[in-house]
Amino acid sequence: MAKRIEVSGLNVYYGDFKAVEDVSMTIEPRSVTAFIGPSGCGKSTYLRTLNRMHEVLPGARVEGKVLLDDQDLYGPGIDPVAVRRVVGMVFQRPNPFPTMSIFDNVASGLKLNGVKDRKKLAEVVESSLKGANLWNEVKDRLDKPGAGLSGGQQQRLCIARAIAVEPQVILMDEPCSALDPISTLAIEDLIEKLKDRFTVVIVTHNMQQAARVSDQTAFFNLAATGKPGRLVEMGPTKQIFSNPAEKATEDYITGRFG
Ligand SMILES: Nc1ncnc2c1ncn2[C@@H]1O[C@H](COP(=O)(O)OP(=O)(O)OP(=O)(O)O)[C@@H](O)[C@H]1O
Repeated sequence: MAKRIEVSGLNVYYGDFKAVEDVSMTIEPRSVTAFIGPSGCGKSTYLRTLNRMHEVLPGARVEGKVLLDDQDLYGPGIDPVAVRRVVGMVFQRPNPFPTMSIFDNVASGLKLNGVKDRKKLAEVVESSLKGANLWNEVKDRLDKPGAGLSGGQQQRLCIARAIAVEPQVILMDEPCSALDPISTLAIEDLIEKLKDRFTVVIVTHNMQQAARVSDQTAFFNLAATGKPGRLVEMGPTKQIFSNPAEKATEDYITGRFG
């Protein structure tokens, strides 16, 4: 069940430092939204606030609102762990649990949720690995360690782990930056498939990737060095890449800075 994310007036701080200022945007369900912009403009910081992952960093805090459909993710009594269950995340470097088998890596979230039935676990592991386009490559070695896979396979394993718990949103922070071009294309094909079921948000430095995989693109920038990052503009990817409203966006996507 993909969900819509509605962000209004979001500021993000690390201690006294305001890293991101006044972001408002709507992220549509069953679509891919790309965040682009120069290094340090706050894309990852902002992404992490969409599932409260920034809270693991001491001193990081937000002001503003993030709604998942009608639910305020920062409302009173909302458990951040429960938020991360419905808004999953895939990181830049593949991070499978190194000593766990491929099977257990995918089953870990379900086991944490109390699922013990071996048949049910096996079904979910198979469907998640199929959903992550990895099943055929690993079905004969599910009991082998996840760390024994190639980088691209490990990243697909992490995606399988993320989708096994049936989240509503998947956040991806530069998921291909540590991968070779072939693995990158495999992940891009997968992202295209994931949007049938999930709301997908991806941070990428790769303009071609944003153009290939996303429906909507949001361009972030710094107003000046030392100032917070802000959302410059957001719109359909085709329009942002062919006819952006702002000169800074055009300069960035044509490689004139960043
Ligand atoms: N844990 C942290 N503590 C303090 N400041 C941080 C922390 N993480 C990031 N920052 C600062 O917040 C700002 C935004 O960083 P962030 O990593 O979100 O940018 P980004 O656009 O994702 O950059 P990149 O494209 O290089 O990954 C930067 O000034 C950065 O130095």
